[in-house]
Amino acid sequence: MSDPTRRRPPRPPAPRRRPRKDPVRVLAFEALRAVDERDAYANLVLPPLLRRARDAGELDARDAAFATELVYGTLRRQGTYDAVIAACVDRPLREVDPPVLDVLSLGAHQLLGTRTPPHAAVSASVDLARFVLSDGRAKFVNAVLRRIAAHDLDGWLTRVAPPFEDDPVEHLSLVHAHPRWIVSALWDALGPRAGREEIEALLAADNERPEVTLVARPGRSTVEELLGPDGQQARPGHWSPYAARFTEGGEPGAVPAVREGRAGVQDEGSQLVALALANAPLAGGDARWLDGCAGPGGKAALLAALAAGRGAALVAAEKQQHRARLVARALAGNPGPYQVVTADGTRPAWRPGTFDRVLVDVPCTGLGALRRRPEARWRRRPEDLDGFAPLQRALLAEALDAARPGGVVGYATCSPHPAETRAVVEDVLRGPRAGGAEWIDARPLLPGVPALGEGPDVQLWPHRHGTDAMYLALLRRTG
Ligand SMILES: C[S@@+](CC[C@H](N)C(=O)[O-])C[C@H]1O[C@@H](n2cnc3c(N)ncnc32)[C@H](O)[C@@H]1O
Repeated sequence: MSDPTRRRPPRPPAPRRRPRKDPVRVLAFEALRAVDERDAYANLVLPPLLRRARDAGELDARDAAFATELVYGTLRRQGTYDAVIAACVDRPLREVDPPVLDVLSLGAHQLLGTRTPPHAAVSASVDLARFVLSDGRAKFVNAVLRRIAAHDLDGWLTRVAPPFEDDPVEHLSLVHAHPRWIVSALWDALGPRAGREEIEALLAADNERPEVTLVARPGRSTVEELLGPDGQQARPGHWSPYAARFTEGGEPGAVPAVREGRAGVQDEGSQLVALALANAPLAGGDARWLDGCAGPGGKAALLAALAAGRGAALVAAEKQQHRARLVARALAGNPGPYQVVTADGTRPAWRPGTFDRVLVDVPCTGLGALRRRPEARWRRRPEDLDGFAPLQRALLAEALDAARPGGVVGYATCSPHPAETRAVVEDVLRGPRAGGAEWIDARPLLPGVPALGEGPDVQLWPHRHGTDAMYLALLRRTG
């Protein structure tokens, strides 16, 4: 029998290597937690986190760009990464703790959606798990990510997505990371002639980060000013005569005209909507314009500047007070008369028949702006359409009421979903409050813009026009 007293004393455990804080990944993790736990919006959560980390000297510009890419890319492709992770864990994903799932998703994105070398992606994620979670969970993260690292994205897609021929919607849903119902809705909206190539082009465009587009508010700035000396700063827009695009990334806040409110950040689709309404032919007076859903004020600021150039005045109405304040800020310094009012467009504060031109850019699902809000596609539900439907109809009916006979009404959404575009207009036109309104062909009012559909309304698309998928119907009140 051995003498226990002669046994060598157990070696003390090796001191655990405490992972150093990796500020980029810790920040990305915090942003994902906020989106997950508090239903926060990535585009609102991220800037203050980046600012704080920059102020603390933890991030330079490249790190900030990588952190942004990690957050946006992980959120955008969440459905695909969930399917891959589910294939690598031995329990349903709902039984994996959400913070662990966030670390796994970030790791999956580095492995499958970035050029990070696999060993670096795994070890950085394991260190992150040890730093923000625990050693035990880090082991689990290590095991799962090693399984994921066995294939690249294409390899995983052939494993988790059915062939297109067997189930086209499920295939596209996994390959292009959109929920099934949104794939179906977008495909319907593209029309019966849209084949696989077109729907794939649209879904792929939704996964690209859009260029930052500026608007030179007429009479206050010019595109030339925004292009900068020798056109170094930006390029002219594709369609709007007031647009300039940052093609290489750029900081709008660094542009003096933007800082001074003479220019703003605005997608070209939104510019085209405001321009089409402003340029619709009109007989008689043209002095009073209304934006009935103005917050945060992008279209109102362009309309107000155009109105000023013609001696017209804009009333910008917004139901929510804090958004009305944003409208007031966007319009400040407008050279012509305008008024910002906090008002419910379904209980108008103006007399019927007051306005020559009326815009209602109604609340909607935002399915046309998925490029900008990476988490939105996973949060939206088909039932949301029913939630917006009565409000959209009421706002359009009131807009028709607000226009004088002969006046023009624009109904706009940043969604191409037929239930919130043409169906709303057709319902209202069939209803008792149509005021004898008739369609105006909007297509000639977007000169030079191709592939706008069969009219009279227009639908813009990210993959065709490089804009958000804005919808516009123009109506003239006749009675
Ligand atoms: C799609 S956004 C408008 C965007 C705006 N046209 C722009 O370009 O900046 C819709 C706006 O309508 C507002 N809204 C919602 N219900 C409303 C109502 N009953 N009356 C007036 N505004 C309303 C929302 O608060 C939101 O600011």
